[in-house]
Amino acid sequence: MAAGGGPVTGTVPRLSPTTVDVAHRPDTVRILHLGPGAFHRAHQAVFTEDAGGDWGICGVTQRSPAVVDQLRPQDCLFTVLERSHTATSCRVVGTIRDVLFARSEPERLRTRFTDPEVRIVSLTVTEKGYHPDSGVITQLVDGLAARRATSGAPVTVLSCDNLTGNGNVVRSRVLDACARLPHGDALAAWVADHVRFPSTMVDRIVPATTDADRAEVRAALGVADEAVVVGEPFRQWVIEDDFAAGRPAWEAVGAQLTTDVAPYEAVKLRMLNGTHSLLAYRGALAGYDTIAEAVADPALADEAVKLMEHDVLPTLTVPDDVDITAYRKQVLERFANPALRHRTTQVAMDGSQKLPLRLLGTIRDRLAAGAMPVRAVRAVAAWMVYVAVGADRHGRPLPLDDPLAERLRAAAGAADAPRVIVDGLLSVGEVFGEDLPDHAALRAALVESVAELLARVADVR
Ligand SMILES: NC(=O)c1ccc[n+]([C@@H]2O[C@H](COP(=O)([O-])OP(=O)(O)OC[C@H]3O[C@@H](n4cnc5c(N)ncnc54)[C@H](O)[C@@H]3O)[C@@H](O)[C@H]2O)c1
Ligand SMILES: O=P(O)(O)OC[C@@H](O)[C@@H](O)[C@H](O)[C@H](O)CO
Repeated sequence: MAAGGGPVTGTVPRLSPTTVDVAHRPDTVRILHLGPGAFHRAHQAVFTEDAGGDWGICGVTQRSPAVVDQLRPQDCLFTVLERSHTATSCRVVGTIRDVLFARSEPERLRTRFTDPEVRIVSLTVTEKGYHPDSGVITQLVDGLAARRATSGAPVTVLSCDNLTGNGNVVRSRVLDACARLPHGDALAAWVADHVRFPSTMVDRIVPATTDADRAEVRAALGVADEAVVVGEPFRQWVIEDDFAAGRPAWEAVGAQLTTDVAPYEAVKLRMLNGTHSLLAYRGALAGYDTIAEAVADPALADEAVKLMEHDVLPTLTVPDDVDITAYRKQVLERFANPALRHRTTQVAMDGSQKLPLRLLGTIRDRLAAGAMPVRAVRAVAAWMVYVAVGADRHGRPLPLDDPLAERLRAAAGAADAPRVIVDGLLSVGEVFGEDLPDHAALRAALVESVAELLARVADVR
C-alpha cells in the first residue's frame, strides 16, 4: 500500500486484525525473541513472514514494557514503513503473536522457554546487552536451565546483533555464566549437546521511529499504529546453517545460508558500520543532524570512500560472491537516502561498545602491516572529540549515550587539550585493550587528528 495520503483528521481506530487485512498469521510461537526493538521488527520478523510456515514469534522486552504496551492492544500487528530515496510504502506484519515484559512476567517467560514448540531463541539486544551484567545472559541461562529440567528439547540461540562472531560471543557468555552456577557443569554439558549458536550477519538500516512516521502511517492506512518501524528497502541476512531443531525457510526469501559467516560479517562491520560511525562522529561535530546530510558533504563523502578503499579493504578477505566495489558504492547510496533521517547521534551512541568492532580491528590490522590507517584514526579521533567536547561546531549539545559515559568523560579530562584527551581515552582498556595505548605512532596520529578536529569545533564556538 502506498503511503503519503492526505492527513487523517479526527479519531481513527487502532491497528488490529479487524481494521486491516493481514494475509497470513502463524498459529504457533516457535521463535522467542529477546529485544523486539525496531530492528527485529523490520528485519527478522519480515523475513520470517515472507518465508511462510507456522513460525510465530513471541517478543520479550528487556528494559521496559513500552513495546508490550504498543503491540498488545494491536494483537501484535505493526507496520513497516519502507522508505526509498523517492517513495514510501507501508506493510502490516503479522508474524509476532505474543509479547511480554521479562521482568514483570517471569512465569510466562518460563513457559515460553520450556515449550518444546519453541525452536529458536533469537536476540537483538545491542552490543551492551551481551555484557555479563546486562541481565540478558542470565535470562537466557535461566531459560535454558528450565528447558533442560522440563522437556529437554534442543533449541537454537540466534544472535542478530552487530557483533563479530555473534554466535560465538553468546555461546561463550552462556557457558561462562553456567560455570559460575553451583552444579553449572551439568547445565554446560547439556547446552553443549542440545543448543546451537549459529552466527549471523544482519543488515537493514532501521532508524528510531518518530511521531512523524506514526502520523504518516495513520494517514496512509487510516489506523493508529503505536508500533510503526521504518526501514530502507535493502535487507540482507547471512546465517550460519547450524540449527538444532529446524528453522523457517529464510533461504527462500533472500537470506543466505552458509557455513562461514565471518568474512561477510567483517565486510559489513568494517565497511558499512565503520563508515557509519565515521559519518556519525564527524557529521555530528560538523553540525549535521542526519547521516544523509553528513554524506552529502563532499569532504566527508571523500573521507568515507577513502576509509573503505584505503584502510578497510586491505584488511578484508572478500567472499567470492561479493563485488566489493559495488558494495562500497551501494553503502554510500544507502547512507545518502534522505527519507530515512537516521540521526547522527543515534548511530553515535554506545561508541565504547562499537569502536572495537567497527574501527579498531581495521586499525590493528593496518598497524600490523606497517601502515597508518589515517581515516580510521580520524574517525576514532572524532569519537574522542565527541566525548570530550560534547557539543557540535554551533555549540549545540551532543548527548553521550554510552554505558561507560561517566568513565569516558572523566578519562577525557580537559576538553581543550588534545594530548590529555587522547592519553585519557586510550587508557580505557575495555575500548582500546592493552596493545593500542603502547603504539607510539598511533598515539601521535590521534593527538594530531584530535587537535585538528578540536580546532574546527572551537573555531566556530
Ligand atoms: N537499527 C538498525 O539499523 C540495525 C541494523 C542492524 C543490526 N542492528 C542490531 O540491532 C540492535 C538493536 O537495534 P534497534 O534498532 O532494534 O534498537 P532499539 O533501541 O529499537 O531496540 C534495542 C533493544 O535492545 C534492548 N536493549 C538495549 N540495551 C540493553 C541492555 N543493556 N540490556 C538488555 N537489553 C537491552 C532494548 O530493550 C530493545 O529491545 C543494534 O544494536 C544492532 O546490534 C540494528
Ligand atoms: O544499531 P546500532 O546502534 O548498533 O548501530 C547504528 C547503525 O550503525 C546500525 O544500526 C546500522 O544502521 C546497521 O548496522 C545497518 O544494518
